[in-house]
Amino acid sequence: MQQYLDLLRHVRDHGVEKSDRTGTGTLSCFGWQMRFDLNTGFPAVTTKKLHFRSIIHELLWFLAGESNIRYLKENGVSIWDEWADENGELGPIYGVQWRSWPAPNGQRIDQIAKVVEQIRQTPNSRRHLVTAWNPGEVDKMGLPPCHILFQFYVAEGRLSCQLYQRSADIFLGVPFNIASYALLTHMVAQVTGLKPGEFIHTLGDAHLYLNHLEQADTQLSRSPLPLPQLRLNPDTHDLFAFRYEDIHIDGYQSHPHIPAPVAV
Ligand SMILES: Nc1nc(=O)c2c([nH]1)NC[C@@H]1CN(c3ccc(C(=O)N[C@@H](CCC(=O)O)C(=O)O)cc3)CN21
Ligand SMILES: O=c1ccn([C@H]2C[C@H](O)[C@@H](COP(=O)(O)O)O2)c(=O)[nH]1
Repeated sequence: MQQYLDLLRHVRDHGVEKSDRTGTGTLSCFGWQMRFDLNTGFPAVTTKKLHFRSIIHELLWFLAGESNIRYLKENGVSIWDEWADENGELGPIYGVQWRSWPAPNGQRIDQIAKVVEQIRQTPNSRRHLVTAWNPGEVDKMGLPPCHILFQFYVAEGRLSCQLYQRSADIFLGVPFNIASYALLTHMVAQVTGLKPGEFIHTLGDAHLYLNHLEQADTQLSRSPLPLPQLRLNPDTHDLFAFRYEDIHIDGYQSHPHIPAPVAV
């Protein structure tokens, strides 16, 4: 994951000091792009141990169209706790916009089901898009979406995905976001009969929180290890039928976990 370490090093060395909503303070750069060839291994950060359980459950929770952290809590995942209200509600965040975007005529649009169908029917289309940024609803969300727009692209039997992320917490959020979208790309490829291509990650405000600088240095002092492999249950051909047990990360070797406080 040299791409990730290059980003970490760049922002540490060239980021400008910028205050932020959470009051923590950041080093920040605007605009960055990383490319991951999904055929050379699963893009997991290896210079600290990643909690794949949280990443997998979070993606299945988005795909289920959920707005309440109940499912995450039932599965021991606490990464969204700080943003939920006393009933566990987050408002119309990712899952709701992905699966039931409210149209002006009162209908709900399932953007994910639609994009999968389009990839099957018209693979060459340049309209394979899903957007979570709904200007009419951002004020009702526990946290406005950070990964806001993604596009699929099919060429030579391979499915690629590009994500635009408006705001990127390089130490905590980005390793999760890379793994999550790489996993989603593999899952969509399997259910559309394609091979995985690339995951392209485009960042807007890419920042290192000032209370993550020591942790970033620790990571930069470590050498990346060989990438693991993703193994999906080959019998699953419906994107919404994937369960936790259908997803395996084989051969993950990593340096030890590095704890860091999350900015709320
Ligand atoms: N400041 C901030 N950074 C984020 O990355 C972030 C938010 N806020 N708010 C909403 C979601 C929640 N996400 C999070 C929240 C916490 C962790 C985190 O604490 N990760 C720990 C392990 C936690 C676990 O799996 O239980 C880590 O070491 O990666 C990661 C992503 C991503 N998002
Ligand atoms: O998937 C995610 C979700 C959130 N983040 C980070 C990016 C920022 O550090 C905060 C959001 O704060 P804003 O003030 O709304 O930008 O959460 C992430 O990196 N990945």
